[in-house]
Amino acid sequence: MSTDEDLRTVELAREQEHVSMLYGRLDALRARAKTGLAKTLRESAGGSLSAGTERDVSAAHFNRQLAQYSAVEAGLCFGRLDYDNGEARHIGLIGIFDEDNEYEPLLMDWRAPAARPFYLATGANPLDVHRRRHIKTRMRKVVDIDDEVLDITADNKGRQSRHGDGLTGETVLLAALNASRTGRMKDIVQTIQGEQDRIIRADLSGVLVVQGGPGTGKTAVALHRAAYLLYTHRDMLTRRGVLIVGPNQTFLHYIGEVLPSLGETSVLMATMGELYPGVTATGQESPEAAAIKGSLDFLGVLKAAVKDRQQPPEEPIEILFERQPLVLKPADCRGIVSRGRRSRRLHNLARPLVERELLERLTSKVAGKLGREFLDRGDLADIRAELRAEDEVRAAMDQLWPVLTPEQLLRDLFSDPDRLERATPHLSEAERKLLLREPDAPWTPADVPLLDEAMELLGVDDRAEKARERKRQEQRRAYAQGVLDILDLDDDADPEMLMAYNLISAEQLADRYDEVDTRTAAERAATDRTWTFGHIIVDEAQELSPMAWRLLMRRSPSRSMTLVGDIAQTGDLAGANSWQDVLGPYVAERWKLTQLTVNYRTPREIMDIAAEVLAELPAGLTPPSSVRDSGHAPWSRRVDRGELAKQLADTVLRELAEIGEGRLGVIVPAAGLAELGEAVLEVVPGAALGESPELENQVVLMSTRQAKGLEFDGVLVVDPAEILAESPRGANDLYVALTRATQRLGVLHTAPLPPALRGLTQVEAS
Ligand SMILES: Nc1ncnc2c1ncn2[C@@H]1O[C@H](COP(=O)(O)OP(=O)(O)OP(=O)(O)O)[C@@H](O)[C@H]1O
Repeated sequence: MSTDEDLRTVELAREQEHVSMLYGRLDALRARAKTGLAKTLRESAGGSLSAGTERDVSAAHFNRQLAQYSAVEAGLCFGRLDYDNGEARHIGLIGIFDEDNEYEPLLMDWRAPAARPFYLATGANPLDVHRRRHIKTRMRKVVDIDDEVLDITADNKGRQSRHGDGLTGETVLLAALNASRTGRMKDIVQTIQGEQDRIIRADLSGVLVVQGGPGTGKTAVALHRAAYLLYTHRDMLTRRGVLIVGPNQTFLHYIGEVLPSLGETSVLMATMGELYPGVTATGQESPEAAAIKGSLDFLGVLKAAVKDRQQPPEEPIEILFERQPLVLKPADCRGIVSRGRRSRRLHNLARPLVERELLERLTSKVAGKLGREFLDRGDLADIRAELRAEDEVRAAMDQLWPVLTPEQLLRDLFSDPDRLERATPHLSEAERKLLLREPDAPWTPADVPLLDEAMELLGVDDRAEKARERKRQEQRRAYAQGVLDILDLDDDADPEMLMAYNLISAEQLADRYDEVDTRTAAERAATDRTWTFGHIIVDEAQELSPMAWRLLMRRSPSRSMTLVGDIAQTGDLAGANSWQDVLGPYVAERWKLTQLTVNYRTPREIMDIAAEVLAELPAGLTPPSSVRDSGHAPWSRRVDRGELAKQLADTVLRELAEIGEGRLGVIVPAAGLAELGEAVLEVVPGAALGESPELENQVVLMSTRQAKGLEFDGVLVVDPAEILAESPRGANDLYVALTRATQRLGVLHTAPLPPALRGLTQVEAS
């Protein structure tokens, strides 16, 4: 054996020793949390006064600890830094300390400031580190180590990073990038690069935009930033939670496993369609309809729709009261309604004023009939109360100023052509037609920001609920006072002795009876529309409509946000053309732009083709530079229209043979999903297709919209000219489709290729 290999064996054994010790500690921590949990549950069975509360809080704490310990089982320790001063530190997913030795760190959390050199140190700027070691483990066993010597004067036998100032941990990085895709996103803690690290650790406050081309690690960076922020601002963010908004369920599923594996649980992941509690937006509509709803003009539409519900009727309203007719003339109705409008209160909050005005007018009419001079204030109050209880008076009230929920407002608006026309004078007849639907149609994702906005316009009159809550609280306090009184009955007691009421007030005691909410911030936020988050991260942020941004900004009054996206990939018609357009209305110029420039996914050969499509887009963006070559030239093949399904099925089989264990994505024009899906299913019965395809499947067939954010070892794009023609943002969609592959790209086409794809190697039909 050569000396080099001897050395390596010794080092591997040494690392194994340290890693085994760390897993031993992890087991001990886990055992301690388990015992703690068992003890809590046992003790609470004894039942002290506040047992219920304390038990819930501490059981939740132990449960969270246990979840975290199991989340870090794989890859607990992944690196080591050797400093110039001779010290060394291991880096891993959590921090572990030696409790018997003044809490000496045995494993440093990757998010700790001291761990930064692991991601940032380079040959040019070694940050007092002379060696960085990547440690690869599998099932607690050290299987490989990879060293980079940063300060070559310290150890000139070592190997310097080839890129010098460039890629960190190059061998490990390239091995990670070349590995087959599993359909789940991996965490990249081990191989975070300098430009990514600076974003992950940027300040919490303010709006940070991360603009980056395809495959530059935006999603990966966004997730690691969530983990980093939760670690460094633990108290605030565990209380307020972090919201991560992603484009669709498939995508959230794809990234879902990364966060727990980074050891965090205070995160709510949601699509825009899930941000209005109580509504599941499963409906679909045309991209054009969604674009109309997403435009800022719709704010005016909603205001008009509310105003439309505050219309005085042109006919008089007749009310029978004690067998006498009372007539509200149109002028009366106008006066009543104008009372509400003049108040400038939210619709539902103005209703009590409208009701008062209505009752005043009716009371005065009754008084006129009975003879005013015979009635005192008490009589008038009685008449008012009687009128109020009258069904016909309530019906008049509902006609003049109905209580409205956002759901009702929108349902009525979209199902009634007349209402819709009155609220949308700026739309054409054809556009209105796109919005019309049945009253029981399911909600669509574009409805969600509108429901939220409508709630802002309507408000909730919660005075009755609040009064009930006050009453419940008073009853609890009275009960608690009773308990204290009984405890303190002993009048002869020594005045020096502490009595129960010296220690606790009725109020405190009552509070202890209150239920303590042990849900995490994420769980509570999911059910509370008015929840404001400590930080919001939006992935694929370019897709959000202006109305969606209004919703998100309401959830973040502190404007602490990280927005990652790529203006060149905007597919939604109401999506962004520029970041300043999106953010200007909320923070003017006070937002920060950072860019990611290295493409870790798409090999150079494929990126060269995609760059031609990018050049045709108006955004004027530079393509990211690929970190590696794949050695496979992207190809195209023209086939007859009638042959397409069969040719696609054959090509899928051929490509599968090429990529072996890997996964194949087939991206087709939305119009061809059904037909081509059937053809692929015939040859690969387990292939996934549909709205949210199962990504673990080896073959996934989808439209560009569904492909957003995803990646596959091989990708087949079908009929690019049709993808281009399918949407005004067709070129952006094609750019997305072309950049999903980590290894191989092929294009099947029935019409001539768009000129931007001339660089593909043409192959003959087989
Ligand atoms: N530092 C890194 N180390 C290892 N893998 C990385 C690194 N950065 C990114 N990757 C990998 O590169 C791929 C692309 O990353 P990601 O999906 O986050 O890119 P993206 O910018 O969101 O792309 P898109 O805009 O196309 O959705 C992923 O497989 C990711 O794990």
